[in-house]
Amino acid sequence: MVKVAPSVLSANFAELKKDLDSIRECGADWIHYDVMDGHFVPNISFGYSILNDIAKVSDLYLDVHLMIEKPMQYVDAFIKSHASLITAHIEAFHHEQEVKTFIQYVHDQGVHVGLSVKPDTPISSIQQYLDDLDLVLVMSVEPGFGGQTFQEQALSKIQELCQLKQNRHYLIEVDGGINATTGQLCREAGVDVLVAGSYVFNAENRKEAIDSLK
Ligand SMILES: O=C(CO)[C@H](O)[C@H](O)COP(=O)(O)O
Ligand SMILES: [Co+2]
Repeated sequence: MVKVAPSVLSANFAELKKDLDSIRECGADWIHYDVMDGHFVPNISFGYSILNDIAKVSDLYLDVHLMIEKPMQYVDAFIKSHASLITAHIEAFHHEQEVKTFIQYVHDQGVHVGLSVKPDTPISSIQQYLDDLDLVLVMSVEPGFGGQTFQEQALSKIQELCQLKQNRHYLIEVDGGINATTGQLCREAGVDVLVAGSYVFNAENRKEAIDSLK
């Protein structure tokens, strides 16, 4: 069965604990934590200190999605703040060695590591790293905002990642515009983890929304 990772980008931060408890009771598997720096994407969200607070009150797996220009500069802070998985964008790195250092560093701290691709970035850009990844995050919207429309080219990337998987262990995650309809398309394509922000947090019945994704 797929895992569902509600994105707290769409939570009510004035009532964050209540929202975290609610999604856990409604069947969420992971918490997806979107970090935006106003440079890599044209939006600012939150940093590592709120992650640290979340880790104190939730035992769910903390899936950190870094949409920032300098992942290596902040990776330690997110590790210390109890990230379970740290995913950075391949577009944020300038050299192959930077990517390798990032992957090795995160693994050496005992934390899972992922790479993400924007809608227009091909899977070939990360192919050489697949052996070492715990997760590949396929963006199905331009990163930066919740509530956008799913872009269908994500489906062929999910299928491509399934074909490339062979003996590799990475999970395939998709993020952006996920609802019951697009979630089903992604499941049929072979996805392992569905991120859903607005669909889950804005639902009248969050349990029904999460169930409809599984
Ligand atoms: O990374 C993201 C945006 O950059 C979010 O995880 C994503 O947009 C989730 O929101 P929604 O499900 O509302 O599209
Ligand atoms: Co995200």
